[in-house]
Amino acid sequence: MEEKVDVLTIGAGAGAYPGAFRLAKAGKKVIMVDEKGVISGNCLAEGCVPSKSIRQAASFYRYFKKSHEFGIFAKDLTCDYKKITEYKNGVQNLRYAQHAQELKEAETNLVLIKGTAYFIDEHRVKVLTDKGEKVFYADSIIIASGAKPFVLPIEGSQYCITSTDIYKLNPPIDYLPKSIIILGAGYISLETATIFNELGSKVTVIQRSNRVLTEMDETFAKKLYGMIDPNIDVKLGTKLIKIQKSTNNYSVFYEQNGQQMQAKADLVMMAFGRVPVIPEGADKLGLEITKKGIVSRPSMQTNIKHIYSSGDINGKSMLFHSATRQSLVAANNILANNTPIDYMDYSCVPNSVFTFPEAAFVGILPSQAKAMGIDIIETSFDLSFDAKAQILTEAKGEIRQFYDAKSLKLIGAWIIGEDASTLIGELGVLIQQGAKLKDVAEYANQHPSTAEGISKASRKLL
Ligand SMILES: Cc1cc2nc3c(=O)[nH]c(=O)nc-3n(C[C@H](O)[C@H](O)[C@H](O)COP(=O)(O)OP(=O)(O)OC[C@H]3O[C@@H](n4cnc5c(N)ncnc54)[C@H](O)[C@@H]3O)c2cc1C
Ligand SMILES: NC(=O)c1ccc[n+]([C@@H]2O[C@H](COP(=O)([O-])OP(=O)(O)OC[C@H]3O[C@@H](n4cnc5c(N)ncnc54)[C@H](O)[C@@H]3O)[C@@H](O)[C@H]2O)c1
Repeated sequence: MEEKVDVLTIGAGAGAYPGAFRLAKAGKKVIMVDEKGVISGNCLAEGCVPSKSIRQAASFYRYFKKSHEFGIFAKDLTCDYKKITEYKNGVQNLRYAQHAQELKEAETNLVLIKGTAYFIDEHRVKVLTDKGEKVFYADSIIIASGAKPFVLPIEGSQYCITSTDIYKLNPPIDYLPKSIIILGAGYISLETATIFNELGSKVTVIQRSNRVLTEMDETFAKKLYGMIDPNIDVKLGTKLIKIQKSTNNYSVFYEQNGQQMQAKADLVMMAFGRVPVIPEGADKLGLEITKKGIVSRPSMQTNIKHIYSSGDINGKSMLFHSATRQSLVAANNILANNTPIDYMDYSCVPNSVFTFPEAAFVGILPSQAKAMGIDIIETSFDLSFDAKAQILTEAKGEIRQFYDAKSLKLIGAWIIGEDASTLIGELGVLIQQGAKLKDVAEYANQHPSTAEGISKASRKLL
């Protein structure tokens, strides 16, 4: 027997659950199906929260190592990585408990089912659980099945770990490797590289391109790269050949400048990006599907108007907060009977790279402005002149802003250095609200805080 619901979500991560809560609050009968049986998806299971918990431990360690600069003398400072993973597990468990409570308190018309969803047709989804299977007929469907690590089919790839092995709950990697080789130089690679480097591992990064963070503005990426600890051995412009296991360690064979090279380490991690998880049966519906995922329009609708594709599954902006907003756009349009009234604006979604130092950007950066034929005026403030950054002994980096030369509207910004991931929010809101140079310059940012640099940078142009 099939059950009729208003909305069914495939997945219960950020691409689904915020929207599902809104729909339920508005009176819709909603079913979320997730194999994990919990809400918040990959972010809490093996992504943002656990990785940033371990980063926080590394950040404290980094401060304690230089505590003498503040007149604090710490003795016998050691890092117990197993304890760090226990603290990380604790944060994950706390958040799982809070999410379970949230779900319990939600309207009775919101139900989470632990199971796997398969498409039967445009409206029917079969859900396989450990108790059997059930078919749902849904008026609208949100596909938010996320992404998983891409494993390059190369000799020895089975010896590589992925970020999941480090960040999942009770991870198999609960010890600090003496040495680690990380393949790729994107977000996950550089964040993990700087964390392990701070904690004391010898880190090598092997990258195909001649630069890191290939998807990002080149000048931004180069500046950040220039500020990363040179103890991290980054090998650029390489061709990966194979990975081999020996008795005590692993070897990575690669080519660089026409020469065959070999690097050895206790662990090898592959961080070559993430690929979409397409629910079975979706390919039979006539949905537009590319290598990046299930294509969605700014309304989050696919080419079938009652089926939405939200979050990592559409490959547009693989970030938690972006997925959250996308799920809310989908919910708003479902509430309007699948007639678009709300649209996703990717242009002011902030991106942060939680390396040491951290870096963040939002909006249109110079490389993009050039491609779009937009003339820009730029200004910056150097954090070596910032009171708070000096207090923190982290006075390196910059806040840089880009204005449209004609309208003087703020169109983009980046921050490299302390508090970048927090400060970028203010700049994102300013861009979203259409702020002009004068608006940015006239705001009295809190002193002493790194936010002061935002108005100071803009005042340089007046
Ligand atoms: C190591 C790491 C660190 C990250 N750090 C950050 C960060 O600091 N900040 C940030 O913004 N983003 C970060 N991200 C990215 C962020 O985690 C994702 O963008 C976000 O979680 C995507 O949410 P989603 O709902 O689209 O997908 P997911 O969270 O992947 O959710 C999809 C869910 O669908 C379920 N599912 C899949 N197929 C089916 C099916 N057929 N039936 C039932 N259930 C199914 C899965 O079990 C999963 O729970 C990080 C990612 C990683 C890997
Ligand atoms: N701070 C954050 O918000 C955060 C942190 C971690 C992950 N994420 C999200 O997760 C996604 C996945 O992260 P990621 O670091 O795995 O991917 P990524 O796309 O950031 O980086 C992939 C890296 O692998 C390299 N690469 C890809 N294919 C290759 C191949 N065949 N051979 C050699 N090199 C290859 C690329 O040049 C790049 O350096 C990110 O795109 C991001 O959206 C976000």
